[in-house]
Amino acid sequence: MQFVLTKKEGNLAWIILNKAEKLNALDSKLIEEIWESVEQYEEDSETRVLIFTGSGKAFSAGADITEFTKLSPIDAWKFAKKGRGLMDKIENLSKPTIAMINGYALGGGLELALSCDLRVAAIEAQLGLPEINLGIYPGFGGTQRLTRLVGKSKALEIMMTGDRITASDAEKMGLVNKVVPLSSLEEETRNLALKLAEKSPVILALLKEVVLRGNDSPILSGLSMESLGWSTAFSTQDKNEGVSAFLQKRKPQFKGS
Ligand SMILES: CC(C)(COP(=O)(O)OP(=O)(O)OC[C@H]1O[C@@H](n2cnc3c(N)ncnc32)[C@H](O)[C@@H]1OP(=O)(O)O)[C@@H](O)C(=O)NCCC(=O)NCCSC(=O)CCO
Repeated sequence: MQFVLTKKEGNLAWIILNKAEKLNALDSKLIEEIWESVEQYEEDSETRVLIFTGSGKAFSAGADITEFTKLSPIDAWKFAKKGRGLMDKIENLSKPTIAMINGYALGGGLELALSCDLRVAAIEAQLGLPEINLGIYPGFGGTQRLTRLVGKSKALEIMMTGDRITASDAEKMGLVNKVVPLSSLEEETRNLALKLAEKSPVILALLKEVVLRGNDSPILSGLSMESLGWSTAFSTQDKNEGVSAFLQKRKPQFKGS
């Protein structure tokens, strides 16, 4: 890996975009390396939570604009599919994902954060989808994911103006889950990840599936998926463990079976 650092901390995996001098701009190589890292941790049975972040002053300033000068429309379509494909892959991981937004999260950088389940941002971070200022619009899933997250009106405001928003404003509109000082960002993110790592991985995977697919469906279909998934939970050892632990007044130890 040239532009991605990875590290494991027990059952947490960190994927760190490491092209700080270019504000972790997502070029084809970086996208491929993130893809590889994600696959590695998806397969790793020890890993329970994935955390994405950036080195330096940016989470990521988006797709690498220098690559745009030589893209034909067909190349652009392929590039968008590659970037969007990565975001789809991250969103659909069975393991929980957290974006730790340490600085700028713009364009494809914000789209990467949007594909994660949860977002924790530093107060100093700035978020936005400034593609409109380049004469394009977001192409790595932002038009759809941001709209579903914050509603059509706010999403259109962000995409039409291209203005950057503060982490506090992002929190107010539900775009980030938590805002903390940069100095405690890593600790707060780790604590959140550790909390998720204690839950049953099999039930978290089921929950994600029901929420994601339900979000794409009419409510009656979503509610039906909820009931089916809920009853499936009763076939797991983790449900037995959770209920027994409650009744025995002890902490559950979930194994993921
Ligand atoms: C993020 C900004 C506002 C930071 O500004 P500043 O602090 O002044 O830092 P810079 O000098 O601009 O940046 C340092 C260095 O990084 C290069 N860089 C920054 N962003 C990109 C990028 N997206 N692609 C390629 N290179 C980038 C910048 O050119 C500098 O390199 P030097 O060699 O030192 O000149 C500011 O950088 C900014 O506005 N960036 C662009 C944000 C953006 O428009 N993102 C959307 C991209 S399109 C997209 O994501 C499509 C997918 O939907």
